[in-house]
Amino acid sequence: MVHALRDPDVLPRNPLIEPPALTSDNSILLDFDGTMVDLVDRPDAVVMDAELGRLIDHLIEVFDRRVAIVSGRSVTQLKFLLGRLATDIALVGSHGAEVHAHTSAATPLRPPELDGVEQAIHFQLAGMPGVLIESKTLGVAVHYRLDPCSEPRVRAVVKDLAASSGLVMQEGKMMLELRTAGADKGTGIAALMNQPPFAGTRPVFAGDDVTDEAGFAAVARMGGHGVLVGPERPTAARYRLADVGAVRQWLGRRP
Ligand SMILES: O=P(O)(O)OC[C@H]1O[C@H](O[C@H]2O[C@H](CO)[C@@H](O)[C@H](O)[C@H]2O)[C@H](O)[C@@H](O)[C@@H]1O
Repeated sequence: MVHALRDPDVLPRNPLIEPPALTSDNSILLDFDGTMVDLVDRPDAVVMDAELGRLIDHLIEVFDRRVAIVSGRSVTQLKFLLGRLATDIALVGSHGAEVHAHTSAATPLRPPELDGVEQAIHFQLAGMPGVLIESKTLGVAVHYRLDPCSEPRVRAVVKDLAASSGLVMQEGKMMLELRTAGADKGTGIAALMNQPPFAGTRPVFAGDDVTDEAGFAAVARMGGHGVLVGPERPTAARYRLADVGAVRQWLGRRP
């Protein structure tokens, strides 16, 4: 008989149940797109609504600034989206490569090959109006949500460029990205959790995408837990919420 060995962090636990209420020793780590705001057709069409602004203000106050956005977006993009709120929360951007805590900020250098890769993507995917190319601090993302049929072509181009450049191909929702290697949301969260005022608290991380799995595993190792947002799937998260509305409701409850 063959026994399959699997890391317990990634075993699916079915059915995933709703997360318990937050407690005063938690740090609150939140993915952005698909978790705090609904997904929309274009990355640049996302806006912060007033309800989300009030919710983040509430979390900052209740958890004494132990609140972070942990996103595939760059810190520059997050600052633009969050406006004044960005000064009072920590930002882990670029899939964990950038860690901007309250008293320190680390952004690695942009890989020199990225400019050439971005040019090649524009050239090879020219004439595909449903394909959007998003230029980021440490990566370039190619979105096909407006034209899902273009996925095979996008995948082939991005895969080839990953092989020739040494950049990492990051899967996303209706998106493929070429990004700098060496970090993920797990390493980003681990670096953040060493910083004041996060150190010594129990992290709770909510996210919806495959890039969030490394974050779920990381918070579990630190005595916290992950909350998957969306339909069930094999995951390192311990709990699940159905959608952005359910996340906002859960976060809005007082600990
Ligand atoms: O880690 P996240 O905060 O979830 O960021 C992941 C990516 O989010 C954005 O793309 C996604 O949202 C877009 C807007 O709703 C949507 O059009 C796209 O299909 C999604 O993949 C963002 O544009 C990426 O840079 C992030 O990596």
